Amino acid sequence: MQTLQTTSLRVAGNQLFILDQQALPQEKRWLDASTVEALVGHIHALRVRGAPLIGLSASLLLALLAEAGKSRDELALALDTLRASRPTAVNLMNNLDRMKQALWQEDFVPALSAEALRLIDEDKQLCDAIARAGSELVKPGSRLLTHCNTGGLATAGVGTALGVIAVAHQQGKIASVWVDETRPLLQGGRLTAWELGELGVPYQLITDSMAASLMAKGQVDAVWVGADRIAANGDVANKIGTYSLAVLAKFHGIPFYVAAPQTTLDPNCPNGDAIPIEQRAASEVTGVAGSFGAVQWAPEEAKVYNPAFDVTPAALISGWVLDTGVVWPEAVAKGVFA
Ligand SMILES: CSC[C@H]1O[C@H](OP(=O)(O)O)[C@H](O)[C@@H]1O
Repeated sequence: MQTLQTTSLRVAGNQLFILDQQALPQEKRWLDASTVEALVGHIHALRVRGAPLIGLSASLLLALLAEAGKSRDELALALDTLRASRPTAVNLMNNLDRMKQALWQEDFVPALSAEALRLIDEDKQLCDAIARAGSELVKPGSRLLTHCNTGGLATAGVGTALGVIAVAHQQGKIASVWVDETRPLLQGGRLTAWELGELGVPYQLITDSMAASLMAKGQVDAVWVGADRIAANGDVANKIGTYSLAVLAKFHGIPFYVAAPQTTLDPNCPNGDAIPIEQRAASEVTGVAGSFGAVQWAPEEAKVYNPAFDVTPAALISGWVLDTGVVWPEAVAKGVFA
Protein backbone atom coordinates (compact mmCIF):
# COMPACT_ATOMS: atom_id res chain seq x y z
CA MET A 1 0.00 0.00 0.00
CA GLN A 2 1.13 3.52 -0.75
CA THR A 3 2.57 5.66 2.04
CA LEU A 4 -0.24 7.39 3.89
CA GLN A 5 -0.40 9.92 6.71
CA THR A 6 -3.24 11.42 8.70
CA THR A 7 -2.98 13.25 12.03
CA SER A 8 -2.89 9.98 13.95
CA LEU A 9 -2.38 7.19 11.38
CA ARG A 10 0.67 6.39 9.22
CA VAL A 11 1.24 3.65 6.64
CA ALA A 12 4.88 3.22 5.61
CA GLY A 13 6.67 0.19 4.21
CA ASN A 14 3.45 -1.83 4.46
CA GLN A 15 3.36 -1.23 8.19
CA LEU A 16 0.65 0.62 10.16
CA PHE A 17 1.69 3.09 12.85
CA ILE A 18 -0.60 4.99 15.21
CA LEU A 19 -0.05 8.16 17.20
CA ASP A 20 -0.46 7.19 20.84
CA GLN A 21 -3.35 9.40 21.96
CA GLN A 22 -2.84 8.43 25.59
CA ALA A 23 0.64 9.98 25.53
CA LEU A 24 -0.52 13.33 24.10
CA PRO A 25 0.04 16.18 24.60
CA GLN A 26 3.20 15.56 26.61
CA GLU A 27 4.66 13.13 24.07
CA LYS A 28 4.12 12.50 20.34
CA ARG A 29 4.79 8.75 20.26
CA TRP A 30 4.22 6.62 17.16
CA LEU A 31 3.57 2.94 17.83
CA ASP A 32 3.47 -0.07 15.56
CA ALA A 33 -0.05 -1.39 14.91
CA SER A 34 0.76 -3.93 12.21
CA THR A 35 -0.87 -6.95 13.84
CA VAL A 36 -4.46 -7.54 14.94
CA GLU A 37 -3.29 -8.08 18.51
CA ALA A 38 -1.37 -4.80 18.53
CA LEU A 39 -4.18 -2.72 17.02
CA VAL A 40 -6.86 -4.26 19.24
CA GLY A 41 -4.65 -3.43 22.23
CA HIS A 42 -4.31 0.16 21.06
CA ILE A 43 -8.06 0.46 20.53
CA HIS A 44 -8.87 -1.06 23.94
CA ALA A 45 -6.46 1.37 25.62
CA LEU A 46 -7.70 4.35 23.57
CA ARG A 47 -4.27 4.88 22.12
CA VAL A 48 -6.35 4.73 18.95
CA ARG A 49 -9.70 6.41 19.59
CA GLY A 50 -12.48 8.39 18.02
CA ALA A 51 -15.44 6.79 16.26
CA PRO A 52 -14.26 7.37 12.65
CA LEU A 53 -10.60 6.67 13.35
CA ILE A 54 -11.23 3.30 14.99
CA GLY A 55 -12.97 2.06 11.85
CA LEU A 56 -10.35 3.53 9.53
CA SER A 57 -7.39 2.03 11.43
CA ALA A 58 -9.03 -1.40 11.41
CA SER A 59 -9.74 -1.14 7.67
CA LEU A 60 -6.18 -0.11 6.87
CA LEU A 61 -4.75 -2.99 8.88
CA LEU A 62 -6.98 -5.51 7.14
CA ALA A 63 -5.75 -4.27 3.76
CA LEU A 64 -2.12 -4.45 4.86
CA LEU A 65 -2.57 -8.01 6.15
CA ALA A 66 -4.05 -8.99 2.79
CA GLU A 67 -1.08 -7.49 0.98
CA ALA A 68 1.19 -9.43 3.35
CA GLY A 69 -0.36 -12.65 2.05
CA LYS A 70 -2.92 -13.59 4.71
CA SER A 71 -5.56 -15.99 3.45
CA ARG A 72 -9.19 -15.05 3.07
CA ASP A 73 -10.08 -17.17 6.11
CA GLU A 74 -7.35 -15.51 8.20
CA LEU A 75 -8.58 -12.10 7.08
CA ALA A 76 -12.19 -12.97 7.90
CA LEU A 77 -11.12 -13.94 11.43
CA ALA A 78 -9.08 -10.73 11.73
CA LEU A 79 -12.07 -8.70 10.57
CA ASP A 80 -14.36 -10.25 13.16
CA THR A 81 -11.79 -9.70 15.93
CA LEU A 82 -11.32 -6.05 14.97
CA ARG A 83 -15.09 -5.55 14.65
CA ALA A 84 -15.53 -6.58 18.28
CA SER A 85 -12.76 -4.35 19.65
CA ARG A 86 -15.14 -1.60 20.86
CA PRO A 87 -18.93 -1.97 20.92
CA THR A 88 -20.42 1.53 20.78
CA ALA A 89 -18.98 3.48 17.84
CA VAL A 90 -20.81 2.10 14.80
CA ASN A 91 -18.30 3.56 12.31
CA LEU A 92 -16.13 0.50 13.06
CA MET A 93 -18.90 -1.90 12.06
CA ASN A 94 -19.95 0.18 9.04
CA ASN A 95 -16.38 0.39 7.75
CA LEU A 96 -15.68 -3.31 8.24
CA ASP A 97 -18.95 -4.30 6.59
CA ARG A 98 -17.67 -2.53 3.48
CA MET A 99 -14.30 -4.23 3.85
CA LYS A 100 -16.08 -7.60 4.11
CA GLN A 101 -17.69 -6.97 0.72
CA ALA A 102 -14.23 -6.38 -0.72
CA LEU A 103 -12.94 -9.52 1.01
CA TRP A 104 -15.43 -11.70 -0.86
CA GLN A 105 -14.37 -10.39 -4.24
CA GLU A 106 -12.30 -12.79 -6.34
CA ASP A 107 -9.30 -10.43 -6.44
CA PHE A 108 -9.65 -9.48 -2.77
CA VAL A 109 -6.15 -8.14 -2.12
CA PRO A 110 -6.38 -5.07 -4.37
CA ALA A 111 -10.07 -4.78 -3.54
CA LEU A 112 -9.30 -4.46 0.20
CA SER A 113 -6.54 -1.90 -0.39
CA ALA A 114 -8.75 0.15 -2.66
CA GLU A 115 -11.64 0.08 -0.17
CA ALA A 116 -9.47 1.07 2.78
CA LEU A 117 -8.01 4.02 0.87
CA ARG A 118 -11.50 4.95 -0.33
CA LEU A 119 -12.73 5.02 3.28
CA ILE A 120 -9.86 7.32 4.26
CA ASP A 121 -10.49 9.72 1.39
CA GLU A 122 -14.25 9.64 2.02
CA ASP A 123 -13.77 10.47 5.69
CA LYS A 124 -11.65 13.51 4.79
CA GLN A 125 -14.41 14.69 2.47
CA LEU A 126 -17.12 13.91 5.05
CA CYS A 127 -15.26 16.02 7.60
CA ASP A 128 -14.96 18.94 5.18
CA ALA A 129 -18.66 18.73 4.33
CA ILE A 130 -19.66 18.62 8.02
CA ALA A 131 -17.44 21.63 8.72
CA ARG A 132 -18.97 23.60 5.84
CA ALA A 133 -22.53 22.82 6.89
CA GLY A 134 -21.90 23.35 10.58
CA SER A 135 -19.91 26.59 10.33
CA GLU A 136 -22.95 28.23 8.69
CA LEU A 137 -24.78 27.76 12.00
CA VAL A 138 -22.04 29.55 13.98
CA LYS A 139 -22.83 33.23 14.57
CA PRO A 140 -20.02 35.85 14.72
CA GLY A 141 -18.62 36.29 18.21
CA SER A 142 -19.72 32.82 19.34
CA ARG A 143 -18.59 31.29 22.56
CA LEU A 144 -18.97 27.55 21.95
CA LEU A 145 -18.67 24.66 24.34
CA THR A 146 -17.43 21.24 23.26
CA HIS A 147 -16.97 17.87 24.96
CA CYS A 148 -14.40 15.14 24.47
CA ASN A 149 -12.30 15.20 21.29
CA THR A 150 -13.64 15.27 17.77
CA GLY A 151 -10.77 16.69 15.74
CA GLY A 152 -8.17 15.44 13.31
CA LEU A 153 -6.92 12.97 15.92
CA ALA A 154 -10.27 11.17 15.83
CA THR A 155 -10.79 11.23 12.07
CA ALA A 156 -8.83 11.20 8.79
CA GLY A 157 -9.69 14.84 8.16
CA VAL A 158 -10.35 18.07 10.05
CA GLY A 159 -12.71 16.38 12.49
CA THR A 160 -16.42 16.57 13.18
CA ALA A 161 -17.49 19.06 15.86
CA LEU A 162 -13.94 20.34 16.05
CA GLY A 163 -13.87 20.63 12.26
CA VAL A 164 -16.88 22.94 12.48
CA ILE A 165 -15.09 25.00 15.13
CA ALA A 166 -11.88 25.14 13.08
CA VAL A 167 -13.68 26.41 9.96
CA ALA A 168 -15.79 28.87 11.94
CA HIS A 169 -12.56 30.15 13.46
CA GLN A 170 -11.07 30.62 9.98
CA GLN A 171 -14.20 32.63 9.17
CA GLY A 172 -13.52 34.84 12.20
CA LYS A 173 -16.67 33.80 14.02
CA ILE A 174 -15.26 32.24 17.20
CA ALA A 175 -14.79 34.42 20.27
CA SER A 176 -13.74 31.48 22.40
CA VAL A 177 -14.27 27.79 23.01
CA TRP A 178 -15.01 26.27 26.39
CA VAL A 179 -13.29 22.88 26.40
CA ASP A 180 -14.70 20.28 28.78
CA GLU A 181 -11.75 18.33 30.15
CA THR A 182 -13.96 15.21 29.79
CA ARG A 183 -13.38 12.93 32.72
CA PRO A 184 -12.26 10.26 33.21
CA LEU A 185 -9.80 9.96 30.27
CA LEU A 186 -9.48 13.72 29.66
CA GLN A 187 -9.83 13.67 25.87
CA GLY A 188 -10.83 17.33 26.07
CA GLY A 189 -8.15 18.51 28.47
CA ARG A 190 -5.39 16.62 26.68
CA LEU A 191 -6.42 16.30 23.04
CA THR A 192 -8.91 19.05 22.21
CA ALA A 193 -6.84 21.62 24.10
CA TRP A 194 -3.78 20.46 22.13
CA GLU A 195 -5.60 20.53 18.77
CA LEU A 196 -7.18 23.96 19.33
CA GLY A 197 -3.80 25.30 20.44
CA GLU A 198 -2.23 23.96 17.24
CA LEU A 199 -5.04 25.63 15.25
CA GLY A 200 -4.71 28.93 17.12
CA VAL A 201 -8.34 28.80 18.26
CA PRO A 202 -8.88 30.73 21.52
CA TYR A 203 -10.10 28.36 24.23
CA GLN A 204 -10.42 27.93 27.96
CA LEU A 205 -10.22 24.56 29.62
CA ILE A 206 -12.91 23.78 32.19
CA THR A 207 -13.82 20.83 34.33
CA ASP A 208 -17.00 19.09 33.23
CA SER A 209 -18.81 20.37 36.34
CA MET A 210 -18.27 24.01 35.31
CA ALA A 211 -20.46 23.91 32.18
CA ALA A 212 -23.71 24.50 34.11
CA SER A 213 -22.68 27.77 35.75
CA LEU A 214 -21.21 29.07 32.49
CA MET A 215 -24.56 28.47 30.80
CA ALA A 216 -26.39 30.11 33.71
CA LYS A 217 -24.17 33.18 33.30
CA GLY A 218 -25.01 33.39 29.59
CA GLN A 219 -21.41 32.56 28.62
CA VAL A 220 -22.26 29.75 26.19
CA ASP A 221 -23.88 30.44 22.80
CA ALA A 222 -24.03 26.84 21.56
CA VAL A 223 -22.82 23.35 22.41
CA TRP A 224 -21.10 21.24 19.74
CA VAL A 225 -20.36 17.53 20.25
CA GLY A 226 -19.55 14.48 18.15
CA ALA A 227 -21.24 11.10 18.08
CA ASP A 228 -20.40 7.43 18.26
CA ARG A 229 -23.74 6.14 17.04
CA ILE A 230 -26.95 7.82 15.84
CA ALA A 231 -30.02 5.60 16.19
CA ALA A 232 -32.94 5.50 13.78
CA ASN A 233 -34.99 7.83 16.00
CA GLY A 234 -32.14 10.35 16.30
CA ASP A 235 -30.94 9.37 19.77
CA VAL A 236 -27.16 9.82 20.01
CA ALA A 237 -24.53 7.86 21.89
CA ASN A 238 -21.50 9.97 22.67
CA LYS A 239 -18.83 10.37 25.33
CA ILE A 240 -20.12 10.16 28.89
CA GLY A 241 -21.17 13.60 30.03
CA THR A 242 -22.83 14.53 26.74
CA TYR A 243 -26.35 13.84 28.03
CA SER A 244 -25.92 16.18 30.99
CA LEU A 245 -24.74 18.93 28.65
CA ALA A 246 -27.84 18.41 26.51
CA VAL A 247 -30.15 18.66 29.52
CA LEU A 248 -28.40 21.83 30.67
CA ALA A 249 -28.54 23.34 27.18
CA LYS A 250 -32.27 22.61 26.91
CA PHE A 251 -32.89 24.18 30.34
CA HIS A 252 -30.95 27.32 29.36
CA GLY A 253 -32.34 27.58 25.82
CA ILE A 254 -28.91 27.02 24.24
CA PRO A 255 -28.60 25.26 20.83
CA PHE A 256 -27.12 21.75 21.11
CA TYR A 257 -25.63 20.38 17.88
CA VAL A 258 -24.31 16.93 17.08
CA ALA A 259 -21.74 16.77 14.25
CA ALA A 260 -21.10 13.41 12.63
CA PRO A 261 -20.49 11.69 9.28
CA GLN A 262 -22.91 9.31 7.56
CA THR A 263 -20.75 6.43 8.86
CA THR A 264 -22.09 7.15 12.37
CA LEU A 265 -25.71 6.46 11.40
CA ASP A 266 -27.22 3.13 12.44
CA PRO A 267 -30.70 2.68 10.92
CA ASN A 268 -30.77 -0.85 12.31
CA CYS A 269 -30.69 0.52 15.84
CA PRO A 270 -34.22 1.70 16.68
CA ASN A 271 -33.36 4.01 19.58
CA GLY A 272 -30.75 4.88 22.18
CA ASP A 273 -31.79 2.04 24.48
CA ALA A 274 -30.55 -0.41 21.84
CA ILE A 275 -27.05 1.12 21.63
CA PRO A 276 -24.44 -1.03 23.45
CA ILE A 277 -22.59 1.13 25.97
CA GLU A 278 -18.98 0.15 26.66
CA GLN A 279 -18.15 -0.30 30.34
CA ARG A 280 -14.54 0.45 31.18
CA ALA A 281 -12.01 -0.29 33.94
CA ALA A 282 -12.35 1.11 37.46
CA SER A 283 -8.73 2.30 37.36
CA GLU A 284 -9.73 5.02 34.89
CA VAL A 285 -11.89 6.59 37.59
CA THR A 286 -9.89 5.80 40.74
CA GLY A 287 -6.86 7.57 39.32
CA VAL A 288 -5.23 8.81 36.13
CA ALA A 289 -2.48 7.49 33.88
CA GLY A 290 -0.53 8.86 30.93
CA SER A 291 2.98 9.26 29.58
CA PHE A 292 3.76 11.05 32.86
CA GLY A 293 3.07 7.83 34.80
CA ALA A 294 0.07 6.95 36.92
CA VAL A 295 -1.47 7.99 40.23
CA GLN A 296 -4.36 6.42 42.12
CA TRP A 297 -6.38 8.46 44.63
CA ALA A 298 -9.51 6.46 45.44
CA PRO A 299 -9.49 3.54 47.90
CA GLU A 300 -8.29 0.29 46.31
CA GLU A 301 -11.59 -1.36 47.23
CA ALA A 302 -13.72 1.40 45.70
CA LYS A 303 -16.58 0.11 43.57
CA VAL A 304 -16.73 2.07 40.31
CA TYR A 305 -19.30 2.73 37.58
CA ASN A 306 -17.45 3.71 34.38
CA PRO A 307 -19.59 3.74 31.21
CA ALA A 308 -17.59 5.25 28.33
CA PHE A 309 -20.69 6.74 26.70
CA ASP A 310 -24.19 7.95 27.41
CA VAL A 311 -27.25 8.46 25.23
CA THR A 312 -28.77 11.85 24.44
CA PRO A 313 -32.44 11.62 23.43
CA ALA A 314 -33.35 13.22 20.12
CA ALA A 315 -35.71 15.57 21.96
CA LEU A 316 -32.71 17.39 23.44
CA ILE A 317 -30.86 17.88 20.14
CA SER A 318 -31.26 21.11 18.15
CA GLY A 319 -29.71 19.75 14.95
CA TRP A 320 -27.73 16.86 13.55
CA VAL A 321 -24.96 18.29 11.36
CA LEU A 322 -24.00 15.65 8.83
CA ASP A 323 -21.89 15.72 5.68
CA THR A 324 -25.19 15.92 3.76
CA GLY A 325 -26.20 19.05 5.63
CA VAL A 326 -28.14 19.94 8.76
CA VAL A 327 -30.96 17.58 9.75
CA TRP A 328 -33.60 19.30 11.90
CA PRO A 329 -35.83 17.68 14.52
CA GLU A 330 -38.90 17.70 12.29
CA ALA A 331 -37.17 15.49 9.73
CA VAL A 332 -35.84 13.19 12.43
CA ALA A 333 -39.32 12.83 13.89
CA LYS A 334 -40.49 11.76 10.42
CA GLY A 335 -37.89 8.98 10.41
CA VAL A 336 -35.16 10.38 8.16
CA PHE A 337 -32.56 8.28 9.97
CA ALA A 338 -34.60 5.06 9.89
C1 LIG B 1 -15.25 12.15 16.01
S1 LIG B 1 -14.94 11.12 17.38
C2 LIG B 1 -16.51 10.78 17.97
C3 LIG B 1 -16.53 10.37 19.43
O1 LIG B 1 -15.53 9.38 19.81
C4 LIG B 1 -15.07 9.69 21.14
O2 LIG B 1 -15.05 8.57 22.00
P1 LIG B 1 -13.63 7.88 22.43
O3 LIG B 1 -12.69 8.99 22.81
O4 LIG B 1 -14.00 6.97 23.58
O5 LIG B 1 -13.19 7.11 21.21
C5 LIG B 1 -16.05 10.69 21.65
O6 LIG B 1 -17.24 10.08 22.11
C6 LIG B 1 -16.29 11.49 20.41
O7 LIG B 1 -17.35 12.38 20.52
